[in-house]
This record gives sequence, C-alpha cells and structure tokens, in this order.
Amino acid sequence: MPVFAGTELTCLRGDRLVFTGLDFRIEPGEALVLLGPNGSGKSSLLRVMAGLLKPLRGQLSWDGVAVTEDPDGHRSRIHYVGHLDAVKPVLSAVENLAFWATLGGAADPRANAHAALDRLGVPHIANVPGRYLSAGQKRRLNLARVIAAPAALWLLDEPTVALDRAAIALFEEIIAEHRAGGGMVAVSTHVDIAMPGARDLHLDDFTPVPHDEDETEHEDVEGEDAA
Ligand SMILES: Nc1ncnc2c1ncn2[C@@H]1O[C@H](COP(=O)(O)OP(=O)(O)OP(=O)(O)O)[C@@H](O)[C@H]1O
Repeated sequence: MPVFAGTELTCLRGDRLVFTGLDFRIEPGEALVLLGPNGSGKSSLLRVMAGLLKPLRGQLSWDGVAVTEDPDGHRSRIHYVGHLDAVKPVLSAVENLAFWATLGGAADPRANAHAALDRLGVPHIANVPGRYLSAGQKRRLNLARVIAAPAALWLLDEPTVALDRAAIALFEEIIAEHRAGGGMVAVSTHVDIAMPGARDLHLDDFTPVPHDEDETEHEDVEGEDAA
C-alpha cells in the first residue's frame, strides 16, 4: 500500500519562512484538508507536494522512496489543479481536456474528455472555445482533468472557487469515489467540503513566530492581585 508522506518540511518563499517542521502522511483512501488564513502556506505546500516547489529542508516520500529519486514517476501519479484556470482560450472545452488527458497517458483522450465533461455536468460546453466559458464552467473544466486520466494522488488548490452548490455536491461525490477506489487527495480550502473522515492540517501551526517584533511585557493591572 503506497503512503505519501512529508517529514520536517520547511518552505521559504522570497525571504519569508512560510512553514517549518511540517509533517504529513496520506494513505490510500485518505484525504488531507489544508486549512489556514490567507498567506499561511496552503498553496505553497500543495506545490511542494506536486514537486513544483523545492522545500528548503525536509523530504517527501512515496512508498518509502524519496520523491527526488524519481521525479517523473511522481509527476505521473499526481493531478495538480492550481487555483488559476489553465484553459487555452482558442481550444474548445473537449480539446482542452483531451490535451490534458493525453499528457496524463489516457488511452482514448477524446472519449475520456467527453466522459469527464458529462460527469462534471457540462456536456453542453464540449465545443465551446475556452474564451467563451464562464468562471464556473472553466472551473468545472479544470476539475474534469482529474477524471479524464487516472492518477493516484489529487492535489487541489481551492477547487470549489466559482462553483455553484450543485457543482460542489457533484465534486464531493467524485472525491468520495476516488477515495473508495484507494485514491488519495490533498485539498486546500476556505469553505466546507464534505469529505467524511478527512484529516485537517492547520498550516498556521507551522508558521514560525516572527522574531523582529517587540516583545513587550504585559504589565499586571495595578491592584489586580491585591487580596
Ligand atoms: N512566488 C512567490 N514569491 C515570494 N513569495 C511568495 C510567492 N508565492 C507566495 N509567496 C508568499 O508565500 C506565503 C504563502 O503563500 P501561499 O499562497 O502558499 O498561502 P495560502 O495559504 O495558499 O494563501 P491563500 O489562502 O491566500 O490562498 C505568502 O506570504 C506569500 O506572499
């Protein structure tokens, strides 16, 4: 059974230490929810997990093997969906999706692309060029990527942004099915996404305490301790 784990991860962006001493572990069928205020490092951690951002310290491993020893293998087992929609404006929705499915190694990319659009509830956008899609339709198209080609680990950065309630419910089902088949998922979110049994990881628990602030002592209020 593969386990995806990170140990003692430290992430530096620019000159800012975003998180340090962070450990996580995801087993087949498990979901990890990344929580924390804006700027706490949720997107950074997902990019580290995807191999897109090198941690300053610490290690990622898959089944006990360091991800850095097999970066191509790691790329082939993940779907990373960032919060910017990567839709090519001149290609139709189905062409966009077939392109991604081809990269993901699908045997019949166009058939998979149509099936994925159906599953996300947007078969009618198949032939619409990317530039004419609404924000929510673009989002559904990006999320359709994760089912247009198989991958064990889904890394999703705020997947529900711009989605309506029906689409969120649909996507919750899709995640549940993925997990039921032994798939793994890590999701950053500011809203509730129903994922039974998911584990929470609070990024602000790993944010270093700033050292440059005045350590002003709080003085006791005079007379407070008087008996
Ligand atoms: N390319 C970059 N160069 C320098 N600093 C960056 C870069 N990208 C992000 N940061 C900084 O890293 C920190 C963490 O950002 P990150 O996007 O990971 O947070 P987040 O928890 O996903 O935030 P949000 O909830 O707003 O999406 C922030 O202080 C941000 O300014």
